[in-house]
Amino acid sequence: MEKLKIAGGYPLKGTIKVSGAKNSAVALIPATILADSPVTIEGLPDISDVHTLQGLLEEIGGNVTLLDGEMTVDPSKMISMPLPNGKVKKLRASYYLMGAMLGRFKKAVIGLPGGCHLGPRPIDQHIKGFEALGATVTNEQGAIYLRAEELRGSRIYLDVVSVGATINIMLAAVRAKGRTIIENAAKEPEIIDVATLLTNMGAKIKGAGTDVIRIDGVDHLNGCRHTIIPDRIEAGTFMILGATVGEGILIDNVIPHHLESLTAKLREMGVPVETGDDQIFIGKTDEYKPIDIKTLVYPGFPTDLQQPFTVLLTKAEGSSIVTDTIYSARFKHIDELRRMNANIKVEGSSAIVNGPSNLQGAKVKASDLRAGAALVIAGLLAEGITEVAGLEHIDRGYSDLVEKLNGLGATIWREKMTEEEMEQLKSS
Ligand SMILES: CC(=O)N[C@H]1[C@@H](OP(=O)(O)OP(=O)(O)OC[C@H]2O[C@@H](n3ccc(=O)[nH]c3=O)[C@H](O)[C@@H]2O)O[C@H](CO)[C@@H](O)[C@@H]1O
Ligand SMILES: C=C(OP(=O)(O)O)C(=O)O
Repeated sequence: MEKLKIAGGYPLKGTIKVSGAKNSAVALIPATILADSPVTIEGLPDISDVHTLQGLLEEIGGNVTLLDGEMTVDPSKMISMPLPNGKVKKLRASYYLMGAMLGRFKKAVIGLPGGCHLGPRPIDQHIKGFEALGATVTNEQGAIYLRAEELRGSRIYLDVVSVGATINIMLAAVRAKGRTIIENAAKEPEIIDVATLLTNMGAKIKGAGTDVIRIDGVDHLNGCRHTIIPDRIEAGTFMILGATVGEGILIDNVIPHHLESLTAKLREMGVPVETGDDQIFIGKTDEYKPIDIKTLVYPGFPTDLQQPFTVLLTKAEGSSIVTDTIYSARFKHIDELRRMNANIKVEGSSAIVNGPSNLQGAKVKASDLRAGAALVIAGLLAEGITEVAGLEHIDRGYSDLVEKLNGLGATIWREKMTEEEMEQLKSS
C-alpha cells in the first residue's frame, strides 16, 4: 500500500492536460456489452475504475485489449455470468452492468455497487426503470437479480434526478421493443457522451442532455469507434488547484462550457479565469473574497468539486458557506482539513469556512476520491510535508496525478507505507 507525500508551500506554473472523463468511461465500457461486434473507445483515463471494468468484462467472456488509453472490446462471446461479489464492489459504476446485461441477455445478477461513501446512495430509481421496462428485480443477499421475458418500452418519470439511473435505463431501453421516454432525466455531459456512443452503435436516442430522453429500441447494435469527452471534474480540480496555489496555470483539453458554474464562482471570488476553445487559463490573485456555494445537478455547481473548492475557501478573508444538496454528508474531508489548521465547522448539510487559515502539513487520510483531491490541494498549499493515505480512492479517478502535478513544479511523490502505518490506518 502506498501514500502520497507532498512538500507544500511552492507556487505552481505551466500547462496541465486533462484526461478522458471517468464518469463517461465507466458507462461507455459497460455499453460495449450491447454490441454484436468490436467497439473501440479512445482516450480512456489510466485509472483503477477503468482497469476494474476491463476485468469485469473479461469475467463475462469479453475479449478486451487496452493500450495507451485505447480499449477495444469484442463482446461477441460474452455470456450473462452472475457477478454477485468481487470486483463489482470496487466501484460505483458496476451498476451499469445491470442495464447493459439486461439489455443484451434479458438477465443479470450483479452485486450492489461500491464507490465513494458519501452517505446513502440508493439505486431505487434504476430499479424502478428496469421494472417499468418489464424486468423482475429482486435483491438477494446483497446482489440484484434481474430477469425479463422481453423488454418493452415505457414512460419512466425519475422521482430523483439521477445520472446513474438515466444512463442505466438508456442502456436497457436501446434493446427494448418500442419507445421509452425518460422524464426528469439528468442532463450531465457524460449522458450525452454515452448516447453518442450508443447512437454510433445504431441506437435511436433523442434528447440526451435535456430532461426528456426518447429511445426507440432496436434489435441489433454494431461495433464502432468512439472518442471520450474530457473529464470536467478533473479539469475543475485543476482550476481550483490553479486558483489556490497557481501563478498562471493553463488547463488543456477541456470543454469550458462544461465548467461554467465553477468559472462563475471563481470569478466571484476574484480569481482571473480566461476561457478559449479547449483551454482554460487560471491567473493569480492575492485577494480572495469569501463566497457561498451550493451544489446542484448539472448545469449547477457539481458536488464532485465541492470538497476541493472548500480548500480554496480557506484562503478567503471571512466566512464562506458550502452547502451540498446532492450528498448532505459529503464532509469527511473536513476533519482532515482541521488537522491541517483549517477553521471549518459542519452544520447539517453545510460547511462553514472561516478564513484565512495558514494550513500546516500533517498526516491525513482520504476517505473518498474527491476528499483525496481536496487533501492534495491542501498539501500543496500547506507549509511543510503532508502525507495523504487512502491513495486507492484517488487512483479510482485521477490519471497520472503525481506526474501531472510535478510537471507544474510541485514536489509530490508516492511512498510505500510501513507495516505500522497500515495497522494505524486499519484501526482509524
Ligand atoms: C459513476 C458516476 O457517474 N458517478 C457520479 C454520479 O453518481 P450517481 O449516478 O451514483 O449519482 P446520482 O446522480 O444517481 O445521485 C444523485 C442523487 O440522487 C440520489 N438517488 C440516486 C439514484 C437513485 O436511484 N435514488 C436516489 O435517491 C442519490 O442518493 C443522490 O442524492 O453522479 C453523482 C452526482 O453528480 C456524482 O457525484 C458521481 O461522481
Ligand atoms: C462520487 C464519485 O465517484 P463514484 O460515483 O464513482 O463513487 C466522484 O467521482 O466524485
